[in-house]
Amino acid sequence: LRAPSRVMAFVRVKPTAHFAQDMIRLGADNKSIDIYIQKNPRGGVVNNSQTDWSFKLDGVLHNTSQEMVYDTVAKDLVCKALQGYNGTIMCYGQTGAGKTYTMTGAASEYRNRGIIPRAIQQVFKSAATFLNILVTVRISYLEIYNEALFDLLAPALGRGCKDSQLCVMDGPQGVYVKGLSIHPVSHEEEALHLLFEGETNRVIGEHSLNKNSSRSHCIFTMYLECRSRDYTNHKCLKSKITLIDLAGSERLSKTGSEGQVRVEAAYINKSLSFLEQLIIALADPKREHMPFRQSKLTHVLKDSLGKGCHCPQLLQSWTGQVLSSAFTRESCNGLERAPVSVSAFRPLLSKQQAFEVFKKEAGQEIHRIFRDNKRILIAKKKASHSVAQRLNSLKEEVETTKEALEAQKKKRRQEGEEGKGQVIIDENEFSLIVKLKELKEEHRAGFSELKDLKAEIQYCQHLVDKCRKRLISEFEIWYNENYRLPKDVKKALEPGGNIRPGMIPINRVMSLDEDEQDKFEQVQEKVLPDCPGSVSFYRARMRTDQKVTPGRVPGWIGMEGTFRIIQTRAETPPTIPGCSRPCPTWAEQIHPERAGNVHLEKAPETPQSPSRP
Ligand SMILES: Nc1ncnc2c1ncn2[C@@H]1O[C@H](COP(=O)(O)OP(=O)(O)OP(=O)(O)O)[C@@H](O)[C@H]1O
Repeated sequence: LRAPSRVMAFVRVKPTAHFAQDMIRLGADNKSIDIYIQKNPRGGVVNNSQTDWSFKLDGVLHNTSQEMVYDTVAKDLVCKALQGYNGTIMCYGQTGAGKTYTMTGAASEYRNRGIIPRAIQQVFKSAATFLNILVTVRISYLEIYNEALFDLLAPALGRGCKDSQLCVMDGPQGVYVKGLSIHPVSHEEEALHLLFEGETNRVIGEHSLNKNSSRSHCIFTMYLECRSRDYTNHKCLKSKITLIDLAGSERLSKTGSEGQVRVEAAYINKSLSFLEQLIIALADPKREHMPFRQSKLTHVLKDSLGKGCHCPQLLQSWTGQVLSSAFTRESCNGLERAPVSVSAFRPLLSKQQAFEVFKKEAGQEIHRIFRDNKRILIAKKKASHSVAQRLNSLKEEVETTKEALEAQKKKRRQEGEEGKGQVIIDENEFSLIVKLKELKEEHRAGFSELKDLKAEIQYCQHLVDKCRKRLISEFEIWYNENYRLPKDVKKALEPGGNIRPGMIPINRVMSLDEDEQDKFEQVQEKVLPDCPGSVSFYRARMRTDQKVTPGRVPGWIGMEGTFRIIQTRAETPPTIPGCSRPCPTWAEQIHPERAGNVHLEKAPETPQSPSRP
């Protein structure tokens, strides 16, 4: 498969109260930007500083919603990824320009979710509509901080430790990060939970331009595999979506930034400059050597930017004053896509076909009970229907008999039989009275029969519903065990494994506190009528928040922010064997003023091996 190889570049303008309209002009077609900067009067007599720039783009996103940004920049790319094309989106811009807002979005609001949660949603929504294609999704989340790699999804104790540092390797299949965990995910909520969990592990710091400034480059990757469910087609299309939130570029003043901030800024600027050089080199058809190895970022992105690859979309974000032209359309042309690998895969059944097999094999007994109950239910419903019909005609007959009897009585009264002290009724009237009595009795009996039948129907319906649910849930488990579960879970399900067959794997069971459950249900009630799609988002948020809720860990208290668990005065931070630093989650603090009664420990200086706060 080959895709159009052009890189697209968009600029998103962060909304500000005072847009610098005297310096920045947006083209009427929304595809160009002109910048005018007045010459510095102190520049001297010969002042060659450039004052005007013009940029051609694929789009300028000014006053644009998150949804519109996604539709413009990412929707088609994700669609293509599901057809086997790799896709990369990276967001570049000055500190505080809105890169994280664009890529991840507002933490607590579904409406303002960014490109990554929307891409996750699109992948799972589309996968659910594919009848004959099974899509498997795996996720990794990598952070590059001060030229060191960290796995944002690794267990807390392993993250940030010198021994667990990852490294970029060139393998036969391309570049990969040795030691980076890749997580299989089977539904949207699980993927969102990983994203949110990874977010809480990112390095952030306070910056004059952004209170929660990301001090690292973060690369969220979704690895997709699309397989035909058809027996005869054993192909597997592999692709990946790489979503990159680059650390914010900034101007380093000689006096302003200090210590750690200055070191971080130097690393960030250097790596962004190498990225710029690489992209310019890639666009030059005469260049033979591509400088991938100049930085960890460019090395890791070799497959996502380099020859044989994809169509990165660059989302440049700026605050209205600074604009870099590193990634213009022209400079990025000429990139190519990698051929998508096609590998053998065992035969698969469509879900419908699998259900037929299940009914004949593992689900035979429950299916038989379901069928029997359904047969009884249908028979009871038929009986009830005919009793109801009989009752209706009885009722009609009662009415006509009553009318006939009334007419007979009237006739008798008119003939003057009354008044003689004795009521004499003729044979006709007598037979009508007897008939009416019999009809009423029959009606009463029929009515009670109908009542009994209705109760039986209700009971049978309940049994049928229960059987149906059981049949479906057992089928889902059987199907997942046989067709979807990753190898390690399948192993755990085998006899002697730590999950009993028939049980729902524990990681799928959500256990919420009652309060949290209530809170969640309230949120659901509020948002569900408008957007049922938000359920996974809020559930995943709840799961992430629940994990880091203050007070959950005895002896430790939590705080808002990147590092939630911090050390109390009374205790010493745990250390990891072979690691000179305390576990990074026992945060060397970034927001000391928010820490309350906690003891904040400063990180030991380790200049040789970079480490993250
Ligand atoms: N389009 C927007 N609409 C509303 N708020 C925005 C928008 N873009 C950014 N913000 C807000 O501006 C602040 C800074 O944004 P963000 O953290 O995304 O910047 P950043 O470019 O990732 O910065 P850094 O490089 O320092 O991490 C946040 O409070 C964010 O909510």
